[in-house]
Amino acid sequence: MAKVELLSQDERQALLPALEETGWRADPEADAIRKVWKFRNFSQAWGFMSRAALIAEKMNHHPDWRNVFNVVDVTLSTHSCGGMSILDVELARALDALPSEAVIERDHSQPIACLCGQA
Ligand SMILES: C[C@H](O)[C@H](O)[C@H]1CNC2=NC(N)=NC(=O)C2=N1
Repeated sequence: MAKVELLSQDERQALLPALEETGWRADPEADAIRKVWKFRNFSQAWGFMSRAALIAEKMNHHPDWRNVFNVVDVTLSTHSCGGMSILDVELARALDALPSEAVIERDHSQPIACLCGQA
């Protein structure tokens, strides 16, 4: 497979605003995008992760993610090029297309632990 390349500045400007609309944000620590879904319970969160895992495996592109009870915190980047590539955009779009009743957390300034207290 051809080496995947980092997104150029032009590509970022063209592709990232639509993802921001759906709740993705740049990860300040890394050249990556991050989105946090909050579900009603663990079962819904795990259901989402199960469907996401099947998609990721099919795409051979896998999320860096963390689950705490009803919260799924996803970061996407491409290891082989050390940052954000078109594969991350494609996986982000695929995750956005999954049916989900989650609340999307749009303020990522604080690290996510558990949002249990904020029903
Ligand atoms: C060998 C295999 O194709 C690679 O390791 C794939 C698998 N999944 C991956 N997932 C992500 N997020 N980034 C990668 O660079 C990547 N590479």
